[in-house]
Amino acid sequence: MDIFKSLTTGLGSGFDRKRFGADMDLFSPRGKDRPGSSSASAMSDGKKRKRGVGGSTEERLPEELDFFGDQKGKAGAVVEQDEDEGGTGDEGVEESGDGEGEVIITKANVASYLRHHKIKQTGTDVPMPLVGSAWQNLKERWRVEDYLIDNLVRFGWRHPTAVQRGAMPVMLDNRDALVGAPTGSGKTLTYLLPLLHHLGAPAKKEGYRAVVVCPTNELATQIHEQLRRLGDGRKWKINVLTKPTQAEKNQKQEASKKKYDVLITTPLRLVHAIEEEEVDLSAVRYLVLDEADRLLDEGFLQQTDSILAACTHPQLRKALTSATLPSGIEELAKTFMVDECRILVGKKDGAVETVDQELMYVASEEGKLLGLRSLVQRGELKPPVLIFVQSIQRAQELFKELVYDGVHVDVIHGDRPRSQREAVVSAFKKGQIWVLICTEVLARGIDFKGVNLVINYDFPQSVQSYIHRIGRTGRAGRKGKAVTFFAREDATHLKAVVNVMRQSGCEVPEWMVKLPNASKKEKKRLKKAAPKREAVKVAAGSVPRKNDKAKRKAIVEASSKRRKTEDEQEDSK
Ligand SMILES: Nc1ncnc2c1ncn2[C@@H]1O[C@H](COP(=O)(O)OP(=O)(O)OP(=O)(O)O)[C@@H](O)[C@H]1O
Repeated sequence: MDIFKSLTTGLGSGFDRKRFGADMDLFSPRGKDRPGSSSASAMSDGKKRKRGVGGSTEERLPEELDFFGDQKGKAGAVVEQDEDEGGTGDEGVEESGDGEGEVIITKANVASYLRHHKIKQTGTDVPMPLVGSAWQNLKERWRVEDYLIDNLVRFGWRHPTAVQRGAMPVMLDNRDALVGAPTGSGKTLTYLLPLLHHLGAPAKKEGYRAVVVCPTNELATQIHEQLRRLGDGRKWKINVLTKPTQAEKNQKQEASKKKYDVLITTPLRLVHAIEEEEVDLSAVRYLVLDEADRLLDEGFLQQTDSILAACTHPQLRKALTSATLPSGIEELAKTFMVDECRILVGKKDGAVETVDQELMYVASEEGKLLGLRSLVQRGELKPPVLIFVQSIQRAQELFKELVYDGVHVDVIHGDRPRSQREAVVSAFKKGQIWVLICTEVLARGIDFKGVNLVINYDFPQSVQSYIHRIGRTGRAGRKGKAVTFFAREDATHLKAVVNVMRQSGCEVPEWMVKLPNASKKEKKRLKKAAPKREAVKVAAGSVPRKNDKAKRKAIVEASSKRRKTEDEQEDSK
């Protein structure tokens, strides 16, 4: 892993305090507020920050983060039966706490149960949450078929997570649902199970009955994979409609005539299909908007509107999910949802608490590669690593820098053909790629369970982007680490990340806490256009450059060739 070697040699670690001293002042409302030593390394030294979950001595997850019940306290210890429940006992449900006695959850005491799982419910007559350590409630209350419950267990989804406890009943009761829960907390299964339950059996007629819309092809493929597992044993007809390859374009006519149960797709592709009369959504009874805030944001709003208009069934039910649901988006959602229940798990628009977050001052573009080196020196650059940058061009530039050093690195962005993107995702999942450079295309929804580290090489353009990007690690109750580089040009927006860090229990230096929040106008500007940055570059002397132009070119060409071959092999399958 040459890059790691080269990054640890040369200029030495950390930052030149003298050199960056003036830059530090940019971030301090008053220079004197900075810590006495006023060094960038004071901020970047992970050991100096107390983290609830990041330390190596912390073996147990806090209960509220124990999404998958592995360290679960017995239910009896959590929910106490309200003895004085004033005649509401007949509406109760039972929680059998792993054979440790039964606990009745009633309308009177459900509040403490919800509190324990950090679930907040809003709406009229919100259904009672799932109770019990396993999935027995699904059968008892909704007669969910055995094969679905067996598949849950078979594929390792043994206990419901908090969001599944709170939100599955809403959808199983056929209500519109607005669901906010942290990244990696199991929102996908939350809507997929009720969806298959309601569909009952594979279709006999043409036309889709359920549609899942999400922002990227990668996410659509991933949702499909989870649905395929959950529905194993039945011949569900699921179509994933993403940007077509040439071969698929030729098959288009045939495909549109098939019987399908579920369509999983991206907004642009679906609108194109609607316009081309390739699909008919009039029979759709269940519409899911996964990453709903993204789909209702400016970039996709028009398409999402067209999709909603095309789903004309009078009994259409909708489910909207995301880890971030800004108030404006919620307001918008309420305009087309009917008598919806809102289920929120954890803190609204908060980062998942299993991620140890760190801000690292890098001053300038050059400092970013030094930043990588300092992570190596601290032993924190452990693959698999995801590195986020703000544009395709910068992804390509950084790729060229790292591939040159022989790292198992690859790059994924919107300009690469679908088959290549799929091959990269699959190689990363298999551990064949150690460092994956990506744009926003991988920021949302993608479930790489084992990612150790997320690096925001370029500062994210919104707080939502920050939350989703760092949520690619620390998933499903695991621990993870996220490091965000910030340079001079990011000063105005630093506070937004600081706020998220504080909310999720990370300590940040006092001077950062005193920073002003960016104005609405500034936030809007950043969201619309990423700041101009110098080209990605290596600090002078950090890696050998002399006479290496030819070598670099050869390596880049070899890598492109390898990718092309993989692509061809993939296509010929
Ligand atoms: N009940 C469960 N038990 C164990 N694992 C689960 C359970 N539910 C979901 N998972 C796993 O947790 C991981 C994260 O789930 P999922 O991708 O649905 O998260 P998410 O909440 O949608 O995250 P994001 O906001 O990033 O999209 C997946 O690998 C999934 O298989």
